[in-house]
Amino acid sequence: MSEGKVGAGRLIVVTGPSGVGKGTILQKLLERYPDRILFSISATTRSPRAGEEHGREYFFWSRDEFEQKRDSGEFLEWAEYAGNLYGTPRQAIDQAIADGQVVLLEIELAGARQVAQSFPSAKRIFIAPPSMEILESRLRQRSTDSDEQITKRLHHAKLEIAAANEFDITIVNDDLEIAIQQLESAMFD
Ligand SMILES: Nc1nc2c(ncn2[C@@H]2O[C@H](COP(=O)(O)OP(=O)(O)O)[C@@H](O)[C@H]2O)c(=O)[nH]1
Ligand SMILES: Nc1ncnc2c1ncn2[C@@H]1O[C@H](COP(=O)(O)OP(=O)(O)O)[C@@H](O)[C@H]1O
Repeated sequence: MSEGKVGAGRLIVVTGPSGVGKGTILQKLLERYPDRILFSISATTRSPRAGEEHGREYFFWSRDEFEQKRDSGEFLEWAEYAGNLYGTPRQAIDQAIADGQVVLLEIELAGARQVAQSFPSAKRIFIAPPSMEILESRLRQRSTDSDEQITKRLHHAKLEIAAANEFDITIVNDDLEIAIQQLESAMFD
């Protein structure tokens, strides 16, 4: 993707610890603005959770398939997180920005740093939890991850929260409605 194509639309990067509520907030914004926002569907090597579908939440690819596509340059960014690979397919993004859409990437810290380098005009937003205790209780209540996975995610969370000052804006997801409104203003300002 080249910086020169920016103009009509914009690229927004949303980062924050696992369990902070990124998916919940973004889902609500997508329902409100189905025609203005393109949510980039990432690829991952992790297994689908109950209710997740290939091509909707993620493209669930094998490690071989992922590495092959990564090596042929098909990702805008990619990273390893808690034992699995995650990446943003380039396809669809350039065109959507040229068409004037807001393109949303929901990605972890290493990927957000890559986008800051390759696409400096992207707006980068960090979603923070009210506290580590609340983050852990959200992760446990969600009931999608094993204790081992939760431990890895809380470890990443500390590193990510320590890097929050690298982002343009931090939004604390305490009251859900307020967080949605704050992200909405940040996206369209
Ligand atoms: N770098 C990168 N990170 C991603 C991508 N897609 C998702 N992630 C991040 O990977 C982490 C784990 O995602 P996931 O397994 O779905 O867990 P969840 O965030 O707890 O629901 C989260 O921080 C996501 O934001 C991607 O395409 N690239
Ligand atoms: N503001 C909030 N207050 C209380 N619970 C929340 C809030 N936002 C999200 N949650 C809950 O926290 C859990 C994790 O949210 P999720 O959107 O899956 O996080 P992420 O996508 O960042 O991993 C979910 O069970 C969700 O319903």
